[in-house]
Amino acid sequence: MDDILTLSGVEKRYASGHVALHGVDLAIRRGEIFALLGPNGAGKTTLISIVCGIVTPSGGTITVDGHDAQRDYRAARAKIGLVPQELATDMFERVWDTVRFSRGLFGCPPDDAHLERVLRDLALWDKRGSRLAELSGGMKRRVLIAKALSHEPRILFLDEPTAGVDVGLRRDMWALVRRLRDQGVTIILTTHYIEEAEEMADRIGIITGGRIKLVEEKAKLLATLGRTELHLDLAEPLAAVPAGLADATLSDEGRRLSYVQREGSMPIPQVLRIVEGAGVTYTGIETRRSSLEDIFVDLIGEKA
Ligand SMILES: Nc1ncnc2c1ncn2[C@@H]1O[C@H](COP(=O)(O)OP(=O)(O)OP(=O)(O)O)[C@@H](O)[C@H]1O
Repeated sequence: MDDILTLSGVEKRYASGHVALHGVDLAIRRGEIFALLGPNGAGKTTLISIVCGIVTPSGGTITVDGHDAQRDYRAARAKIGLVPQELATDMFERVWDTVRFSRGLFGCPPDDAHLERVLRDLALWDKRGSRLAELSGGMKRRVLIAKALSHEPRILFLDEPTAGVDVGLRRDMWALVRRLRDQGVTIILTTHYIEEAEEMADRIGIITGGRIKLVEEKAKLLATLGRTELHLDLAEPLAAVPAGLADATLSDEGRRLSYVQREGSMPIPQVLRIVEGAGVTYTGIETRRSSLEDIFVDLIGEKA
């Protein structure tokens, strides 16, 4: 698959002397949903701001769909739509005017048919004449997306798209993001909600302390770094783990037998066969598969 965005050795040292990015290399594939996860202060916003030309990098190169983001800034920027966390426009403006204005900012010729499609797709067409101040929080967020899509970008950055929105609206946003991906837009989102990355992303990047720690297919990440815990409530307490199960542990005065299965270790059905073969009976069985959140905490040592 070809890459639509590449960062190579991207550094950022702020005037304060703080180094927010240490030589970041990252390649985003055309058409994917990529989630960038990291704790507070990891450098996510700095990275997005550099790609969007809002912050100047101290070093490195960025290529956006074949255009060098510094030498060929306008062409590179035109490929990108940025959905910020908050609406910074005039609250007395009307939806249609603000979206039309955004398109003009990129030097695109007017195309009211495109803007109508965008507003209809975001269920904002009926609100096109409303002032921003009159809209609900969820509608205001959709206006931000409409503005970002007004100039037909190929890459859409969503910075914390569902921070502070309720569960129903979050699901609507996820459905919308998937529709955009189906239309061929590459999506890069930053999020604190691991659940959001787990639900939506094709690939996951983890950034911490200004360094990319890991980039992996979500499914592979869950398969290779994930684990399954098995807990058995035993009918009779055991003094020692059954032979052949050295990795298992006993707790609750020998009444609970636990085993953690990781990639390459003995599969759970085999563990159960050994337990049963040793004549051990159990009255309860519980398994738990680790989530992306568990993996993140294991890697970073803290929550996103
Ligand atoms: N203008 C600035 N001047 C100096 N330091 C800055 C500036 N902007 C950000 N930083 C610092 O750079 C680091 C990365 O910040 P950044 O906002 O990119 O992190 P983030 O991953 O987006 O965090 P959050 O999840 O909290 O939004 C932080 O330590 C921050 O304090």
